[in-house]
Amino acid sequence: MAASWHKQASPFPMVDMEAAWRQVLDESERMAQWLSGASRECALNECPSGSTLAESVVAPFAMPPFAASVKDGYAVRVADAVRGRQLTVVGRSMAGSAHVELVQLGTCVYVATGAPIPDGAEAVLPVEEVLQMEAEGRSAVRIIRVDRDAPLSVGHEVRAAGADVQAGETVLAAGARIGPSERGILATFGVRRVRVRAWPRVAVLSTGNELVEAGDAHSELAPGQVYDSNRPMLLAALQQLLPTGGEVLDLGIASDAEAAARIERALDEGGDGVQVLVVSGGVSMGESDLVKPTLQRLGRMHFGRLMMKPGKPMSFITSRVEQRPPWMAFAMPGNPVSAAVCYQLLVAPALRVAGGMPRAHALPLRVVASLAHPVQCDAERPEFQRAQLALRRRDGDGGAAADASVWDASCCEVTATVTGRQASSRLQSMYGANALVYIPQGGGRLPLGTPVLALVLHTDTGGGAVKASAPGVPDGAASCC
Ligand SMILES: Nc1nc2c(c(=O)[nH]1)N[C@H]1C(S)=C(S)[C@@H](COP(=O)(O)OP(=O)(O)OC[C@H]3O[C@@H](n4cnc5c(N)ncnc54)[C@H](O)[C@@H]3O)O[C@H]1N2
Ligand code: MOO
Repeated sequence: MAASWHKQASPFPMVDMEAAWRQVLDESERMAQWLSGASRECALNECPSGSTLAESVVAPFAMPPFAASVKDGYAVRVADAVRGRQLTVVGRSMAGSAHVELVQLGTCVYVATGAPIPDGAEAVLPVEEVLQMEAEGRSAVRIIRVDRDAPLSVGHEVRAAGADVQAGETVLAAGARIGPSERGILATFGVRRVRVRAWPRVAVLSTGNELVEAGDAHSELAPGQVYDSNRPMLLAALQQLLPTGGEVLDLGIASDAEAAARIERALDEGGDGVQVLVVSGGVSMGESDLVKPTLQRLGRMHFGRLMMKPGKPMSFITSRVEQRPPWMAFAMPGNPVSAAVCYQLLVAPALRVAGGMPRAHALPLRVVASLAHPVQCDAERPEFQRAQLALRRRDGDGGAAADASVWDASCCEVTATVTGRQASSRLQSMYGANALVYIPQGGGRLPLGTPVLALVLHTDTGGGAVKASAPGVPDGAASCC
């Protein structure tokens, strides 16, 4: 047979970010649905930080539960609020008071901030608007004289019962992530137990013959070797993302030859495998890049390349529809920045949704910023450049000068400063970055001041833990500590 020349081309079309988000988040919602059967109830004080509510929480009573004073003052009838009128103080309503005297014309009751408004009273005169006898101690005041000209309206300085929240109102929606404010809201209503969602089991694997465990006292780099930086980075990010008590499995480093077996084993532990696999390296066009074909054989390939930089070979594969339990795999490029950017844009949002959060809250917030310097566009792909957003004062000639003391919105703007050289191998470009700025594809150069979309990097504050190796994966595969 005559030999023929052929050109190697990727069989995977490049999908854009919107399409990728759609596919990833659709699949994540499917996983969330599957996991919803595993939600569990926990006592509020033991409920893991960062977990998501499986059900909405409804206020069992109004807040405040009683009409309360907004100020320290005197509860009065509005007709008595006439300059010079003297009122007899018939009682005191302090925080925690249960019963207080009735307020009638010519009388008043001292009320502390937050204390119940006595029956008969219509409004509160703050202490600054009354006169009291010089000689009387604060708690012995018997008579006050009104020191105010403006008429008092009914409800003045009174927080009506239910003014903040009505009984039966939804105070936290299903999918809310329990952080400090949410915990406070639950405590406000005396909620004792909540139902929280199960998050998927996640595992991280690095692949590549050149990789050496970082931080190991015995690991010296031989020529051609590099330390594995993706796994420590991804494990740390996942620890922050997962609720307290959640575990991320560390599957260690697999050589190119071991990768296929390791992946297969992680996903299929007799139904006890991981539900989300985050694997990096070995996804481009090289002879030993076998991660994609392996995952494609095991499941359904949704996309095999992305129209973006960095992260072009990023691939998303899930279990086939009929497979149970379901899994999702993110096969990320080995270049460390590509892995970091793909994690932020796809893996973290997917996990948030799989963990029960609504998709609108799972994606990075987009804001408009103006470039603090010119930026060269990539001719072939839109690029997510790492950048630092800052509030700057616009100076006279249209440039920007750092100024932390700006409070006038009309004279300042948010600027984006790219974090140095944007090579996908240079992880320093993530250092100090608080956003990814979207630089559209094109041959040209965007001038200083060009408005760009900036995707603000989430600061997750969960408290997951790393567990070395997955069940059934040889111990030697995991990093040890
Ligand atoms: N002929 C083509 N070659 C490449 C293409 C292409 O379209 N055609 N795409 C390039 C792009 S874009 C990317 S991104 C990379 C991705 O390559 P792989 O995912 O196969 O990654 P590796 O080859 O395994 O590694 C790339 C690079 O990153 C280093 N690396 C890998 N893993 C780690 C790790 N865990 N920690 C630190 N560093 C890691 C590795 O040593 C390489 O230097 O492909 C291009 N090639
Ligand atoms: O897309 Mo690759 O991630 O350019 O480096």
